[in-house]
Amino acid sequence: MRSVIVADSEAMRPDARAWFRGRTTSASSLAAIDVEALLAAKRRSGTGVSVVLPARDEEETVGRLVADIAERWMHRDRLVDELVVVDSDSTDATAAVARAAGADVVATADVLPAHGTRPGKGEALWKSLAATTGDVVVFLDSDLQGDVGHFVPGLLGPLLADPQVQYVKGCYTRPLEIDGVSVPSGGGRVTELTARPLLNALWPELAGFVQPLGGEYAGRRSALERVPFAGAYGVEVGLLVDLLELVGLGALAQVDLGERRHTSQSQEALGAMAGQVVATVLARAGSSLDAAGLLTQFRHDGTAFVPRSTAVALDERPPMLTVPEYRARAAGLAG
Ligand SMILES: O=c1ccn([C@@H]2O[C@H](COP(=O)(O)OP(=O)(O)O)[C@@H](O)[C@H]2O)c(=O)[nH]1
Ligand SMILES: O=C(O)[C@@H](COP(=O)(O)O)O[C@H]1O[C@H](CO)[C@@H](O)[C@H](O)[C@H]1O
Repeated sequence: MRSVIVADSEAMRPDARAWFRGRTTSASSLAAIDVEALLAAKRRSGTGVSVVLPARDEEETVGRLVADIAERWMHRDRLVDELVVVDSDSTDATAAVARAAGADVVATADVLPAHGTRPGKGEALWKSLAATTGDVVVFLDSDLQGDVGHFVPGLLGPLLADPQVQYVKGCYTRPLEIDGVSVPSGGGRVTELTARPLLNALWPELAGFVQPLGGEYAGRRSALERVPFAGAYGVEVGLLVDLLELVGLGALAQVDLGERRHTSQSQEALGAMAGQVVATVLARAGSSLDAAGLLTQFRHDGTAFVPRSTAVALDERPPMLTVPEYRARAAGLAG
């Protein structure tokens, strides 16, 4: 079927178009950010800010990110109160590198040990709520490359400026580097080939999100603790759909952070990621399909195709506020 390009004036449903125009701001460099105003808003509101980096085998990149955030936003300007790297079953020196660079480091398995531990990014992010105290939590991937010093203030801007805003996603252009060759676009493969078509079909009010799967976002703890966290790579799409339902489109926002480069995975790995995104979406769309299954992919060994299956079962954690140890800790912190 030939695709028909719809003129900009008619693009998106009216609610998505209004949201895109009203809730998209820009912070594509430090020069575009009024840091003093952010610091004043933080002081005025008494907002505590935690930054969380989920990290699995990121020893090459996590140290620079942590050192930059610590120096700029904890020591020079006190925009961040807490910087935590969640070591997600790393097999390299991620934890040591992050600690030496100035982060508090917790192992996923050591947080809420009575609830066990599961593999995946979603688990690391869910447990980060029990390992941090900020009123606002900022999430950044640990494999970011290039100058991302403006990401933290950029994500905080909408939250510190408007109490109605509950959750902010970064958006950016996404160059893609494969085997050392970088092209200016093409990143966000699961977003473009899986998440965006599904979200547009099932939740068209979310069509204005440029990077629905992006790994850089910030939210108020009071919202984040009330939604489940899908396991593994379903976490971003699950949070977006669940927060839409909890707080409504008007409480969501996005900020243009310019360009985002990161360590890219193989197509096969992203196929498994897409399987986890699909399983999460189907579950939230109320599908009775058996989405909780296996994804079988194929390699060719020179003679024949060899099947290889990975679990894409929907494995999620409940809203953190339902966890007794978390509530007791929050009560203790509230004094
Ligand atoms: O089991 C996992 C898988 C990933 N990650 C982290 O989640 C972020 C995004 O993961 P990845 O880079 O693998 O995804 P991509 O950005 O390639 O889509 C990175 O900081 C990873 O270290 C994690 O903490 N636990
Ligand atoms: O946006 C995407 O399509 C994927 C893959 O990006 P690339 O094709 O490797 O640039 O990356 C994101 O998706 C993951 C699942 O939601 C997130 O966990 C990652 O942080 C994010 O980079």
